[in-house]
Amino acid sequence: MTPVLSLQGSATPPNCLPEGKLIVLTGPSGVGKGTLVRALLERHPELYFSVSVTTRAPRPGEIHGKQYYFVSRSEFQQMIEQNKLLEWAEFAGNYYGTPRDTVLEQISKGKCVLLEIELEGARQICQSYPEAKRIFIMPPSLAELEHRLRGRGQDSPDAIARRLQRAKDEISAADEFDIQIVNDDFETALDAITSTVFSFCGNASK
Ligand SMILES: Nc1nc2c(ncn2[C@@H]2O[C@H](COP(=O)(O)OP(=O)(O)O)[C@@H](O)[C@H]2O)c(=O)[nH]1
Ligand SMILES: Nc1ncnc2c1ncn2[C@@H]1O[C@H](COP(=O)(O)OP(=O)(O)O)[C@@H](O)[C@H]1O
Repeated sequence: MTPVLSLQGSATPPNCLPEGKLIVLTGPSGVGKGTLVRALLERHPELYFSVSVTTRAPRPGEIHGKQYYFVSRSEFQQMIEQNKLLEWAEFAGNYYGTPRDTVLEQISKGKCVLLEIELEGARQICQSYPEAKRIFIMPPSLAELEHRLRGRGQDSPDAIARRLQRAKDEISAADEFDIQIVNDDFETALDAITSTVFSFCGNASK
């Protein structure tokens, strides 16, 4: 298939976030980011979770506008050309990006905004918004990561293999992040994320 996207997400010059706060949560696929974020939002609905755009096909039960905005590759390319994405990257054969306007609007309203994105996108955010807080979620081991990916039962063997291959590079970049949290015991990891978010956001999370 001919790739429709030839450019990686472009880094914009550093901007400032005058009102709210931006938090980036990254970690290998299957580590438990989605589960942790859902639990965090249940406890703290005042946080704003940015719903990403993707060219990946919806998994059973995923709803357009809830887990992701599901778009075609040409729609995604158009969004890049129209500068509608704050960052974007390719991951395991699909494209993922953060809608620019909604995120900036929420920040300007003073909200604490949470992005759950992969490594390349997190790096772009770091360049554009150096004051964002970046959290890396670590698995207890690669074997446990594989166990969780298989146990989730959502991806084909090929998609799982791509995710595990990528996981090694992502884990080796963990020290680029402000804080690393191991998701071994779920409640312990959730408490660590919650206190990191709230000590960083302060009033922006109220
Ligand atoms: N750069 C970037 N990555 C994203 C975005 N949304 C999701 N991702 C990441 O894309 C990767 C794949 O996501 P997904 O297909 O939902 O698989 P899963 O993480 O295994 O459930 C994960 O690492 C997500 O954190 C985004 O807007 N931008
Ligand atoms: N602390 C944990 N211990 C054991 N299993 C976990 C833990 N956290 C999440 N999981 C499970 O791991 C699988 C992958 O979690 P998910 O949130 O989909 O990961 P990600 O969003 O990082 O790809 C899910 O089946 C989830 O229930």
